[in-house]
Amino acid sequence: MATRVRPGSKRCAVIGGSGFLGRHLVEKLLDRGYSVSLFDIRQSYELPGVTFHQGDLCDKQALLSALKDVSLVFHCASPAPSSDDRLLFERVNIQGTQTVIQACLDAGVQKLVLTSSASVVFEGTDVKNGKEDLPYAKKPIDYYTQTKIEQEKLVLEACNKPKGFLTVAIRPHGIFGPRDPQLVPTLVDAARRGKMKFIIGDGTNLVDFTYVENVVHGHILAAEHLRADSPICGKPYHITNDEPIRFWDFMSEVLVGLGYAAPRFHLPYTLVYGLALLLWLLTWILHPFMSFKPTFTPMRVALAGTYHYYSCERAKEHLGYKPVVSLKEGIARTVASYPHLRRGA
Ligand SMILES: NC(=O)c1ccc[n+]([C@@H]2O[C@H](COP(=O)([O-])OP(=O)(O)OC[C@H]3O[C@@H](n4cnc5c(N)ncnc54)[C@H](O)[C@@H]3O)[C@@H](O)[C@H]2O)c1
Ligand SMILES: CC(C)=CCC[C@@H](C)[C@H]1CC[C@H]2C3=C(CC[C@]12C)[C@@]1(C)CC[C@H](O)[C@@H](C(=O)O)[C@@H]1CC3
Repeated sequence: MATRVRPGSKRCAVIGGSGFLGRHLVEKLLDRGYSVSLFDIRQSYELPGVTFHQGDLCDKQALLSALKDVSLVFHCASPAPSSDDRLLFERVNIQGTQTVIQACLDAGVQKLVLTSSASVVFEGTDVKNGKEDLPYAKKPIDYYTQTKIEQEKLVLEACNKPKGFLTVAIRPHGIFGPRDPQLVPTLVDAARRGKMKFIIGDGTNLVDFTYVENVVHGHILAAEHLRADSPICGKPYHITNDEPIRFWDFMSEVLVGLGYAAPRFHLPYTLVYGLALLLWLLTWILHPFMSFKPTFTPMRVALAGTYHYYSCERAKEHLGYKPVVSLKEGIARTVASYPHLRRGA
């Protein structure tokens, strides 16, 4: 039988707290007076006020020791989106999330905040100012997105006011910032290999890129507004910088900031998408004989050549959300944080 933790207790758990977003979240929670139980399959740092628990979130017993005396849980663990391992995504994002929910119920946790993704509604075609009432993608662009959809449904459906278990999902989009292992490093790697000379499409497509501190701010606001009488229970919330930018302008600002040339030559979107699809098919056919990871996957081409920006009006209205760091400032801080990725470094 679960012992309920005192509501308002400032002890929380961050599942996936060793990752990019997780660590920024942990640091802000500590600043705000929380003590943190960090659960992850790997340890990437140590901090006073953080108790580290190493384990796989599919293991309920391991989770239970991390959730002891915890009233609030943030779940921001996931396999890397660039992986194409369907079984891993299903095991961690679907079965693992069911285990997280069951462990929360067993441990008497009262609030669960999931890091979902705005991509749960993205099918590879334009989304302009998308609101939370858009239907989930019927044809998700990859296994990552497919399992993020199932994960979000599980968490939101688990919201149960009579049982005193409240849930909410945050849907960020294109998170960037210091220590991001994905966006800036992939971009620089492509530039160093001479692959960032081209703009896919006419280059006017607007996209959301969200500075990591704004995403953290959205998570903490959601946790602190999650009460039985609040409209946010069981709902998803887009969290963005609220400053959509042309995809290629964002890429150019980061590249030029790090000393690389901005992409200049235009290529037709359908041609590049077709080539990426062909390459993907070839790597799939040849994968038993050779391993090769193309930079331009169909998913990346779709993200680079379409509109995908989202409204965060609902978060403003229900959570009092407002970005705390502008896009310009976020890009400047990010560029300054990667001296080792500068041209010639
Ligand atoms: N980075 C983005 O642009 C972005 C955008 C929208 C949503 N998200 C979501 O934000 C969350 C955090 O993403 P991130 O960019 O910080 O990724 P990340 O890879 O840096 O962090 C994920 C963490 O989860 C941990 N993890 C993975 N499998 C685990 C398991 N079985 N058990 C325990 N821990 C496990 C990893 O070790 C890692 O520390 C993810 O849920 C992701 O889907 C990310
Ligand atoms: C054209 C090219 C090679 C650009 C390099 C940058 C990309 C690696 C980068 C641009 C947009 C990014 C993005 C994601 C991964 C990295 C990019 C493709 C996500 C798919 C990561 C997972 C998140 O949940 C998605 C989200 O909804 O925010 C990201 C969408 C943007």
